[in-house]
Amino acid sequence: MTITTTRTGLVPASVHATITRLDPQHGQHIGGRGLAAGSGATFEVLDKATGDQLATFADGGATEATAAVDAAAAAFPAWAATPPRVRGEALRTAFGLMVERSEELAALIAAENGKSLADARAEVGYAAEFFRWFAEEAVRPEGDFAESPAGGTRTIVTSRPVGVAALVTPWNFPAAMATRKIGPALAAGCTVVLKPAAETPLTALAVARILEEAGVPAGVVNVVTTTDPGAVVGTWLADSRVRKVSFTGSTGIGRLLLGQAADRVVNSSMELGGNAPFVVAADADLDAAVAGAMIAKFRNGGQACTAANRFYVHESVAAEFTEKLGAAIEALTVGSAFEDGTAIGPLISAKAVTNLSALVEDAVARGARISHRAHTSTLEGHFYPPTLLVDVPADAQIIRTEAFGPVAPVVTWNDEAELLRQVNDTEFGLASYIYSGDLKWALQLAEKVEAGMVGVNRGVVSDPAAPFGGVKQSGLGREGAREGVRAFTETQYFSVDWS
Ligand SMILES: O=CCCC(=O)O
Repeated sequence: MTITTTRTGLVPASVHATITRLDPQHGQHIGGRGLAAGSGATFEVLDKATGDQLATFADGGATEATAAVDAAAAAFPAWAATPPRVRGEALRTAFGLMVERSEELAALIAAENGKSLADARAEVGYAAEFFRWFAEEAVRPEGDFAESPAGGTRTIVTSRPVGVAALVTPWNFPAAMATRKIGPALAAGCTVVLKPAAETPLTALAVARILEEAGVPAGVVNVVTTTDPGAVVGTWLADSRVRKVSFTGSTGIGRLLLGQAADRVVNSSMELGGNAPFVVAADADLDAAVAGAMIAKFRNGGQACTAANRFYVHESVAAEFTEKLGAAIEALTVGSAFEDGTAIGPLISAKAVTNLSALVEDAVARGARISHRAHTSTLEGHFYPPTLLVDVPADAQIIRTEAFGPVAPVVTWNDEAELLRQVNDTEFGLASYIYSGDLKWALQLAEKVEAGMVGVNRGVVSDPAAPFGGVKQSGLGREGAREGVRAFTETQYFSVDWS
């Protein structure tokens, strides 16, 4: 697999104009201002398709992390006291601005992440919807008032913002993972410090700017860009003013952060890795299943925690399903985000290509076969061809590991109890997918699947109005829906003498 980067000039000038406006030389967005790192250190953000330099960023450390908490803590009392309607309207305005600037934002995401423009546009729409959803949730605070069973007292239950929240977001959805956390935090009345991934800090800065334009006061949203996440997040977790951590990323890093959070018993939400099974029953509508598989597997080039990672296809329909899925895979155009017709961009890094290649080689060594592949032979960069693997044994690494790339391994099944055993034979439990013509059968299976989210005859589970999250080692807590706001509040009750 070639990983050299030689093509230049694919990123349009308008993207560079946007980047210049964002002032990445300063990078940090603290207390409503762009700031250079005190140490003067910087880092480069590259176009993932060409390797060209996109921007130079201030490389933050403990000093910038503390400055961000200073700003967030100072802004907290006023923001928490701001009427919910006003907080909601700021988020609603930010939603409008994101929609208005969706082309500009999509181009920024495509340049720094590498995903196709179609995926980037879809992400902007998805990301903006979190602001709209939480604008509407901001005005629905939860509470209760009740007589105590013994009489003579009243219990008043209220919820209040947890305080300064530390948000840590990944490179794969640089806009949506930021808005999925910022939206509910601001709706609840929290102020935030955000560390975007070093690979994709530009989008986070663009979102922070939009919130500022939408009327969110300085200090409510603070962004620290860094190549040293340990220094920044470690500082936050050790700071008594930080009361919440919300992380999206790998299970390994999640475990580390939970360990650090344990020292001060910090309220933690973790959205971690997945290993989603995609089950096709004998009676499934195969065209619909193939369409769903293409979304579940190839959205974002397979670099999604919800991505279908292993396909369990009933042996009676396996040949037809793989033929149709293979044809759809071969029809995918792979290339730079900014080239016409691109459906799949490069992977995030050379290491990602090496890891995925090793998983495919392991499967082939154990007897799997590459039955179909999209064309990438003329491309240079971190590209991996969308691939269909058949005859994959259940013990292949690619079945047991989150592959995070455009490879679809197919295992066949004929016994439901054994299917369920294999589906649940993983430490992960984030998304899963079931295609069947019998809804009752699908739902009964779904109830036994150890996953936080099950797509039934759907290849996508992501929805701002639904509680996103996993079981087992895929995480703790839920994002989106009403649960999204609850994650940033704590319950308080008043026991009142009523005699
Ligand atoms: O990769 C993690 C998030 C994916 C999604 O929200 O659909």
